Order: sequence, then structure tokens, then C-alpha cells
Amino acid sequence: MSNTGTDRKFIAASAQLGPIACDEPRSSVVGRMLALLDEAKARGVSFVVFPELALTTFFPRWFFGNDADLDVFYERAMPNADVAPLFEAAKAAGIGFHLGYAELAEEEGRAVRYNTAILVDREGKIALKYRKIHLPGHREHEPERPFQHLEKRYFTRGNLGFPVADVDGGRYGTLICNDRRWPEAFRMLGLQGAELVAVGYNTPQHYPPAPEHDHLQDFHNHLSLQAGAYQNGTYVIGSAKAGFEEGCELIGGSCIVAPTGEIVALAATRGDELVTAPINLDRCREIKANIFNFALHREPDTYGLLTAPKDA
Ligand SMILES: C[C@@H](NC(N)=O)C(=O)O
Repeated sequence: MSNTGTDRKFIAASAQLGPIACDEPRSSVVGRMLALLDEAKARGVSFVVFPELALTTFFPRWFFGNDADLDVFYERAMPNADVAPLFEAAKAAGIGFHLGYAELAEEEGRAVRYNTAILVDREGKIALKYRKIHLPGHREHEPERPFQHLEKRYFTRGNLGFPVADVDGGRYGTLICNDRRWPEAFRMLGLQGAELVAVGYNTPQHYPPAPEHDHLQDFHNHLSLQAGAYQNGTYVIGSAKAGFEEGCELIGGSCIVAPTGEIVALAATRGDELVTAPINLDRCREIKANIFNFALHREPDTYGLLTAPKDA
């Protein structure tokens, strides 16, 4: 696909989702997504970003003692019957989208769990798949916490690297939630020329290990998304699962960030909400060809520590 032509200018959306109850069926969640997609179509949008783990509640907040209770939150195939209506409606509307979900893969006869996101192009084809690399939280049950964050238990570190793909006239990448806080993750995409990075997230307002930072959660979210955009000359679309979900408040703040680092569209609620902005991928050049011209100004031979093995 060539990176020229009118595909470089379009309207994009962040489709923030409000809370998803533990017992809310996939069909209901997909119905909510279809309503947002309808609104996207009416607003002339051609790319929509849905959040991380968009099909279910944020289940790592609970400790499950057995696999059967856990398995219900994972997708064994993508697309599957539950999400087929989303794929069909998006294709019919000529809208590409990003979707985060829990993936139960089979590798060498073994079940492996990933926190995964896909990009689907305007023709309905999966153009990129990413499995989350920076898994936050803890591995063991910590009952003293008000809620768990067991991503280190329920997911294996992603094994697909930080891919980009040429999709519908632009170069796209994805990061998933905690990844956005790591400049290395954004830089991996920036070094491959990413022009639009989709980032889904589930971020609790309350951070039990350092509650003195609770009031900074929205700030740190935007700080990370805006820095990632600016320092790599890329659009960033952040999409939250937000609101009071099963007793846990999740931040909102879904937004679209220009390559200059400016927020150009911002959610006003913590519920289902579509946030839109015009995109002109050629604006990435303003940064990529100037202040962050990597070929001219990067000094990688001085950055060895960045890839040195970490201390135990
Ligand atoms: C807390 C963590 N959540 C996540 N789902 O990765 C984050 O926002 O960094």
C-alpha cells in the first residue's frame, strides 16, 4: 500500500468504553461498540480505536484459583462469532479499527495467554497484531490490596516485538496500556517510521503501592501519550476503558494527540464516548524532518546502557 494520496488525510476516533460488568456478555459489549461505530460513520470517521481488553471487564483485578474461571475472559480465535458483527459493520462502513482483547493461543500444544491488540484495515483484514510487552502488576495473590492487578500472572510477555504495518496509506503501530509509559516502546515504533500509534488502556485511579500519586493518574497518562507522540513525530490515539467498573474507578481521558504533542481531542466523560479529530499524516514530517530527525540527530552509539541486560 502506498503512503500517498487522500488516505493521508482522514478523520479518526477514539471509542472510549465505560465500565463493563463481570457478567456482561460479549454480545452486549459488541452492541455498544456498534453504536459507537454508527456514530463514527455519521461523523465521517475512517479509523476507530477501541480500548485494551475491550470485550470484557478488566479481569486481572481478581484472583482466580483455577483456569476454568479465567478462560471465559479469553478469545481463542479472532475474529470469532461474538465479534463478527463488528468486523462486518466496520467493513461495510469502510472503517478500520483497533481492538484489544485477551488471547488464548496454542503454541506447541500448550495454552499461552497474551494481552493482545489488532489493527483491522478498511477492508476488514487484520493488518497487524501486537502482544503486550510491559506487563504491570504482580504475579501472586495479594489479598491486602483493595483489588488485584494480576497481569503478570494471567499474561505471558508478548513475543511479536513492536511491529508496525502499512495500513490504508499510513504506517501504524500499537502499544497496550502500561507500554505507553516506556519511552523505549514508543521509540521502537518511531524508529520504524510509525505515523499513528493506537494505545488502549485500563488504568485504575487508585494505585495501591503509591496512593499518594492517585491524583496524578490522568496527568501521567497524558504526559506519556503526548511525549510519545512528540518525541517520535507520530499521532497517538489513546482509548480508555473508563468509569466505575466492578468497584474500581478507571480513568478516562481518551484523546487524540498530534505529532506536536498537542491534545487535539479529549473525552469529556468516563462512559461510552466517541472522540474525533482530523488527521493529516503528512504533519508527522514537521517533527520527523526537524527536531527529531533521527538520521541527523540521534546518537545511538552512546545509548548502549539502554539495551544492557537489567540487574536481577
Ligand atoms: C496500571 C496499568 N494498567 C494496565 N492495564 O497496564 C497502567 O496504566 O500502567
